[in-house]
Amino acid sequence: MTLLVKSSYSHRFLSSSTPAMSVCSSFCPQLPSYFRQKPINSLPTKPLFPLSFKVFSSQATGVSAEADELPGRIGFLGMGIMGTPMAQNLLKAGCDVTVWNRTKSKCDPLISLGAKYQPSPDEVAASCDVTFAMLADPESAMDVACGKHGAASGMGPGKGYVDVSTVDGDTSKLINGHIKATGASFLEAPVSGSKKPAEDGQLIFLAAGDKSLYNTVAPLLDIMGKSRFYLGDVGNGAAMKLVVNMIMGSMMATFSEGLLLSEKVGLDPNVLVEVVSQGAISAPMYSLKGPSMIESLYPTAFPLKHQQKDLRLALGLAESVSQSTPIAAAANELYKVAKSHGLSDEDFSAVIEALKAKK
Ligand SMILES: NC(=O)C1=CN([C@@H]2O[C@H](COP(=O)(O)OP(=O)(O)OC[C@H]3O[C@@H](n4cnc5c(N)ncnc54)[C@H](OP(=O)(O)O)[C@@H]3O)[C@@H](O)[C@H]2O)C=CC1
Ligand SMILES: O=CCCC(=O)O
Repeated sequence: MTLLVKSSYSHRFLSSSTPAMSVCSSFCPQLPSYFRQKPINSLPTKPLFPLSFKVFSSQATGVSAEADELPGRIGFLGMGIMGTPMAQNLLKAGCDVTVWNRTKSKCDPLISLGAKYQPSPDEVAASCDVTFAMLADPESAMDVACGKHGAASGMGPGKGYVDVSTVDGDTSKLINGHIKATGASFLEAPVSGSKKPAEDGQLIFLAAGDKSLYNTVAPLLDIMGKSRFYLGDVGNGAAMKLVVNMIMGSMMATFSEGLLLSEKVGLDPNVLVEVVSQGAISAPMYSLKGPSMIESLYPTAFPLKHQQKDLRLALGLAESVSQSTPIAAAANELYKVAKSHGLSDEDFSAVIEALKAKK
């Protein structure tokens, strides 16, 4: 197994078997020279910054060493909750980043940090070697990739398109077809992890598609994430992401029921959160969201409308293979009720409000 560890502060890559540091430096030539091409045995014994190591093991096959032609110019489409910190981390690592967003003002913070701007997805794609897209849903992902002035119009041989949005496999395959028709390469790479992991460069990439593009962009994924999985054909990354989010949506729905039930029978829901955190069903999500849910506060990290979209898409996936998913179906109904109460843009933990409203 190849083991690659990365300091999340300095972007120094230490590898047991690869020249990954030099690969990173080729991507990001503006990196201070100290961070480039440092052989592992010449690192200072005392780090300049506190080191927090990321471990890349996974089914994730080969790391960056397999890349030979490295993209210098990186495009990023979609400056929402996730796209903004992801692009920001690329910029902070010294990469040459060009951004676009439907609502242009959301590009301004990135432009202040040194990002370039292009007024349309096709112009971003035309001016970049690799273009990432982080968009709301299947419709926007399709439109931005394949619509009028979509990225595909700016793609061509030697370029790559990496869609990190959460969409269904059919949408991803359609986008793949449009991009490949231009002679460019395509990778789907949806992410597990929310706003904070995106800010901290701790996302988990679920990649599938062109293996050579996966190898090429691996150093960029490693800047934005803590691990990556290569899952084979286009559609597998989307499917993995939907299964994970189907589980998460159901977990949050049943957690909401538990919080309300505990309170109704006279227990302190804060104690419930503590008990849960110490046992076999402990999950970071419960400890993270529980206290604010008890206060009826839902600061948005993962919008509820996206969680409901993911449940809908996961149910479609289950339907396509005749897999029974009654728990997810019930959870989906609850998120739909929450949406009807105007909670679409709240955090998905606001689903608890749908249960309160049902009383
Ligand atoms: N937030 C999270 O915790 C996570 C989200 N995801 C997934 O990542 C994706 C993005 O999520 P997130 O950043 O939270 O979402 P946001 O709602 O914050 O951002 C959505 C982005 O999509 C753009 N967009 C929406 N509709 C269109 C359209 N018709 N044409 C062009 N652009 C459009 C928005 O542009 P504009 O600013 O103009 O509205 C914005 O840039 C989603 O697929 C989500 O499921 C995955 C992991 C975690
Ligand atoms: O798609 C959103 C996932 C959020 C998370 O993994 O915490």
